[in-house]
Amino acid sequence: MRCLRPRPSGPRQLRFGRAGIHPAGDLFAPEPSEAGLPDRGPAHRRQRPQARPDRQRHPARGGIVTAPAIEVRGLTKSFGGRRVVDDVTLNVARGEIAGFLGPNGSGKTTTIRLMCGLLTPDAGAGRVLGHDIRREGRAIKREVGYMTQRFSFYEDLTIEENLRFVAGLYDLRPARAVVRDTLADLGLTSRRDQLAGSLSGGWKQRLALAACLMHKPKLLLLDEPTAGVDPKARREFWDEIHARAGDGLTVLVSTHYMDEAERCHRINYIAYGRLVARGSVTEVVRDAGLTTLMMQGAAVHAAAKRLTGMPGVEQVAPFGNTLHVVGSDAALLQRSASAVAQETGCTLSPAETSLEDVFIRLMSQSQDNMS
Ligand SMILES: Nc1ncnc2c1ncn2[C@@H]1O[C@H](COP(=O)(O)OP(=O)(O)OP(=O)(O)O)[C@@H](O)[C@H]1O
Repeated sequence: MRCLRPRPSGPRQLRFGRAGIHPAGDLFAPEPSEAGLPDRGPAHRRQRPQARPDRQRHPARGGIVTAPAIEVRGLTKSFGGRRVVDDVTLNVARGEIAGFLGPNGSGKTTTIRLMCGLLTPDAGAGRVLGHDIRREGRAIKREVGYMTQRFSFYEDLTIEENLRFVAGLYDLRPARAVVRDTLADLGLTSRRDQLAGSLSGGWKQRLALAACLMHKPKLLLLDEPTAGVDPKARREFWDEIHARAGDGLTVLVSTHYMDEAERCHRINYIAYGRLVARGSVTEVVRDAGLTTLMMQGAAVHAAAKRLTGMPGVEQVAPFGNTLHVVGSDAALLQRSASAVAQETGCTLSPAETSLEDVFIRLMSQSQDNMS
């Protein structure tokens, strides 16, 4: 993780990292409605409904139910004429841990930024925590904790000083007590005087998590939070996320790690701007309709060479001393793999299709769509 220093120019103009505006630093910017649209007067303002935006009447039972944390449809965004988010529809239920996966540059960060009001979509609409993503970005930012991909804190301030700074951005009072409680909550108290720049990846990540939990958000948007973090710290991080989801927090987390995808309640896979798969891991694997065979023996290396490009063979991947051979036409795959197994003296057996096999398939299909 790398720290890019914000310009010390006050909360309104704070810019952090590659991504641009620090989520908290943009809290006080006017809503598009406040900035541009005509004010229809105090009478109109008085008529605004007072109902909780995250509650709505159940159409059948007439009772109050909680709306999804995220419900966006048709989100589209282009940069320089290139469509990087293309008609994305996403629903995330309250208390759900939703995984957001996809190759580099496929539009995950852009989608996250559209949903928390940091970017305006070219097309599409939706609500996050009951707030309109186009008109109520400020309300969304107040209720969302957004952990950006890169470490976005002052390296020459201590953990406590960084948290005091963030407490100030959110106007959390009494700041001293809020920071003290957050330090204790995230197990940071003993390190509170340590400079952020001297922390290991795991502790930096913990500081970042503390900063985005301090204002008690209802939704966490985590953009590759565990990149460069060791397995133990990753495990602890996920335990923490699950504990908080158990208390009702909703989490949308982008990741490239398959084991992390498997720790999500549901996953959403985006490729080149388009959402191409969603559901539980079991559903996504089942819906892909792939067959996987495992080849074992002294000659797997030769077998791999031979299998590449054969009819029905879509993927050949070595796993230690074995070979995973994957395809969508089970009969054709079996025929090719059996022939090579016989030729090379390897054994062939059925294997579970992994999420990685599925993602590689989805990625190659999407590339085909783009060309
Ligand atoms: N502000 C911007 N101006 C121009 N292009 C941008 C901007 N933000 C993102 N892009 C481009 O949009 C595409 C999608 O980027 P995005 O960061 O959303 O992808 P991602 O899926 O999060 O990638 P990664 O997994 O590498 O973080 C990339 O090609 C990126 O270069």
